[in-house]
Amino acid sequence: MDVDLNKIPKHLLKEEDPIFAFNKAIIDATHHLCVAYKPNTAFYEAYGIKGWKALEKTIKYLNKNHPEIFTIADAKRGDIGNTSTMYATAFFEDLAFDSVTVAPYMGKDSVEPFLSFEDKHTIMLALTSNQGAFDFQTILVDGKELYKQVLETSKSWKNSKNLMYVVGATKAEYFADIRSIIPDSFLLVPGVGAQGGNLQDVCKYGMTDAVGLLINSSRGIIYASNKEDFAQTAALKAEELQREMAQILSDQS
Ligand SMILES: O=C(O)c1cc(=O)[nH]c(=O)n1[C@@H]1O[C@H](COP(=O)(O)O)[C@@H](O)[C@H]1O
Repeated sequence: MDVDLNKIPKHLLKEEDPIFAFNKAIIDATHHLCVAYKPNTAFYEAYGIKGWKALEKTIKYLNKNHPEIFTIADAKRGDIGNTSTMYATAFFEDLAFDSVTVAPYMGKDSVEPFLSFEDKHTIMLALTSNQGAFDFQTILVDGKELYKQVLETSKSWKNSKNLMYVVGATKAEYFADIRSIIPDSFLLVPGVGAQGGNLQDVCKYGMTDAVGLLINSSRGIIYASNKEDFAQTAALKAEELQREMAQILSDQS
């Protein structure tokens, strides 16, 4: 749910809260097709207090009407311990998200504060979908790629059972190696749709017996149309992706 006021249908701009109006319409049209929603906080923070209020309304709407749907605050946080505790409190307690994305760069004491929240999940960047992933994440440190060191080391952190990892759909050829380190962890997989990631390959190499993959598509679904019928068109796109996933599941069973 990456809401950009330059991309949403023009008629919504007349609403008192165009961001929430957009999100509500998308949720109402797609909730039966989605297992999770992921607002990226950048798209709310960019609009200041109004954006933050729209984010709050969106998560409250989801938690009230669809409590079974998993929610992800895509905020990519992480800082010294006491600051991380405040970030975790903001997203897990104040906004009541089920999970938040974090960056691993500052290490164990920057991530463990997130992990200490019960029944909440912390989704750590492992191998990201962008080109810049090759700048640091794949370089060799003591003979092993940095992203592999991140995966291995994080398994020893306190409450690591609450960890999930981000692996980009554009990096499908890495999934087999990743699964050899974290065979059972849930992976958030962005990059299908607008970034051109390959769903078939992601599933082939990344799926576990319990599936273990949360596939994300943002622009490919929410901006499929910017006309009056935008929500119905988003639902058609979500259904298309859902059908593709159902087909893969039935082919593999
Ligand atoms: O953490 C993320 O969700 C994320 C990690 C990553 O490696 N790549 C990536 O695209 N994302 C996010 O996933 C979403 C992808 O959006 P689309 O490319 O529009 O489907 C955006 O919110 C990105 O910020």
